[in-house]
Amino acid sequence: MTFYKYQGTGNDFVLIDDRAQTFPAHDQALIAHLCHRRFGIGADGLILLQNHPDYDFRMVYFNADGAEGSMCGNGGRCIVRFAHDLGLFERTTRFLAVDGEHTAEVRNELVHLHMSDVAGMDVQPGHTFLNTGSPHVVQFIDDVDEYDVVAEGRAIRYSAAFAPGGTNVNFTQLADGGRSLSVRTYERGVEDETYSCGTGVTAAALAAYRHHGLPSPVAIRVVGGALQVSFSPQPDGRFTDIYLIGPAQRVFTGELTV
Ligand SMILES: N[C@@H](CCC[C@H](N)C(=O)O)C(=O)O
Repeated sequence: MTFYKYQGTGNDFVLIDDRAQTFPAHDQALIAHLCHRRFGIGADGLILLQNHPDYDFRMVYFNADGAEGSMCGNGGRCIVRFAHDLGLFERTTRFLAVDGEHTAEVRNELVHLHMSDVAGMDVQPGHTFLNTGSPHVVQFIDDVDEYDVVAEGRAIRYSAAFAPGGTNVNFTQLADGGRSLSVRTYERGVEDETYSCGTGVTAAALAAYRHHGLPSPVAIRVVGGALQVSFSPQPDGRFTDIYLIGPAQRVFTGELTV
């Protein structure tokens, strides 16, 4: 079986063309093994591209621990690039993911992914929680480059407040005189810091609008590069027309020997 390795701002994924539905999607140990950075291909997650009668394709996403995850924004951008590379569409596409329908457009090296609407956010002392397709805590801090993202992120991810499901955690700093953001993310299911998290930067951008008035579009620096999030805030606290914009590239391809 052929696999394809893709990355979007350093959030990396094993992509499999599973239109024949022959991949053993129930085999959590196999998926974790393929994502392992010493014993496998190495990735933050694995994504199956499957057929769907009403859409160009269906996205099935697994975290590096082998369990099916909630929505992955960077994975969404990568599967759009993969479907484009496979010749499934020319410029715009419509696909189904775990959180519902998405549309996307490929414009040269950038993929513009339409994210699900966001219902609002839960503002607590010290952090804000919101669901952008995946659950995210956003915490604003002063020096994100020096922060212990793994230790602090893990403490929040496993805290009683978010049990039993847990949460992803985004440490966010206002940059560029308050005009852009710098974000580092601890990811649930990878259980480590990743180089980028698409649903995470989306959460950070919306929280930055709410707390600091950053207007759309918001430019965001992550460990693996640069992303942009645009959105329309609604008077009732919802957000619509949310787009995650950034590069997504094929890195290499190979054959599975398992
Ligand atoms: N890397 C992803 C987020 C994936 C979902 C997450 N790890 C979870 O299941 O909680 C992104 O780019 O959004």
